[in-house]
Amino acid sequence: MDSVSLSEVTITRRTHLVEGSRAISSSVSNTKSQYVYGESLAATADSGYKMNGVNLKNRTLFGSVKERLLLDAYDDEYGGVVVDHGKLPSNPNVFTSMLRNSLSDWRRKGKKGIWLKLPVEQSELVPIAIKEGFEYHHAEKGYVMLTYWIPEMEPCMLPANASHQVGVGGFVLNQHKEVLVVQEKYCTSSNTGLWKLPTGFINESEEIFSGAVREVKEETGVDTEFLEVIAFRHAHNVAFEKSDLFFICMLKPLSDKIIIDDLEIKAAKWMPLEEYVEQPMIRGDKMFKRVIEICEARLRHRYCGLSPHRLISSFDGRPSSLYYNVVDDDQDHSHSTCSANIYE
Ligand SMILES: NC(=O)C1=CN([C@@H]2O[C@H](COP(=O)(O)OP(=O)(O)OC[C@H]3O[C@@H](n4cnc5c(N)ncnc54)[C@H](O)[C@@H]3O)[C@@H](O)[C@H]2O)C=CC1
Repeated sequence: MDSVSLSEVTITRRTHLVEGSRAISSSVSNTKSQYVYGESLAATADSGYKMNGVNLKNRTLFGSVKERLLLDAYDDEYGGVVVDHGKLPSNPNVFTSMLRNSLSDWRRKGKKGIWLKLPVEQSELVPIAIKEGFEYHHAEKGYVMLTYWIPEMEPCMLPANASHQVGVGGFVLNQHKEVLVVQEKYCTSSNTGLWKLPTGFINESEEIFSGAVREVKEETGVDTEFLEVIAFRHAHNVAFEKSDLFFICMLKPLSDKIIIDDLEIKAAKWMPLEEYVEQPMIRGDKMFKRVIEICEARLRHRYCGLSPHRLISSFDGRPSSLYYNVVDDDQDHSHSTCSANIYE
């Protein structure tokens, strides 16, 4: 048997007193039984605590137990295991031993995908896990996520890292039929001098509609109200080999004073729509030209964009935004999003 049973844990707790701030009993009550026991004992051994007056560090008294210690972890709903990154041992040698024991334990139990998140403070554990066969899954500022697919005869079913970035662009037209445009500080030589719509990326956990309003405000200082997603573009291999979803949003201006963000933006202004469209880079570009045609069609009520509607689906219980346009089956156009005169 690779793991230590709960009864062994109980006996251990009764018969051994732990000196120091971390005691086995504090973890044993956890339902994660054997994993928790392994971690707790490893932490004890790792930090040189004494049991019954015997220093555990590098001692063979507990050597045989130590070899059987397992990483603290819990099962996921796909037959896999998520290692508890808050309870990793600090000693790389202990980690190596626990990782190996855990891998054989998971293999024996028929576990599939293993998720191992290693915080930046414990980055010395990364090469150890890689050596044991783990692969990079994704990284953030504070951690790297590694994975291991155990079944040799089954294809790896672990989902890949996020594949897309999400951008937004704001089409902001005022009552004088002037569009809010910017010149970027950093752009390709072919785009130098181009007056373009304000664009940017939405943040994590940010809505498309609020991201568009924020980006316009940040770049130009103009307050806006979100109206509709007019169109979106899907492109691939845009940055870091990721795909790009670019949502073009129609926004209503609530102020007109321009204050540029001079970190990103060289200049911004209200430009007559006809002048904007006449720019060679807009007229000659299939996407920019079509976007403006769609926006103009929207202004003439020949087209309808998508508006966000907040809802919670019982599928996952999460609040979310469903973008759609209102369809009026009773021919009463007064309730249709599409017929709304957005600049009145
Ligand atoms: N900029 C444009 O003319 C167009 C943009 N889009 C879309 O707009 C969305 C946002 O794209 P953009 O506004 O072009 O974003 P971007 O590539 O200009 O990045 C936004 C900002 O991030 C910073 N940044 C980006 N890479 C950097 C680096 N390597 N070093 C330092 N700072 C860096 C810069 O401050 C930059 O202004 C995307 O979805 C894109 O597809 C679509 C068509 C045209």
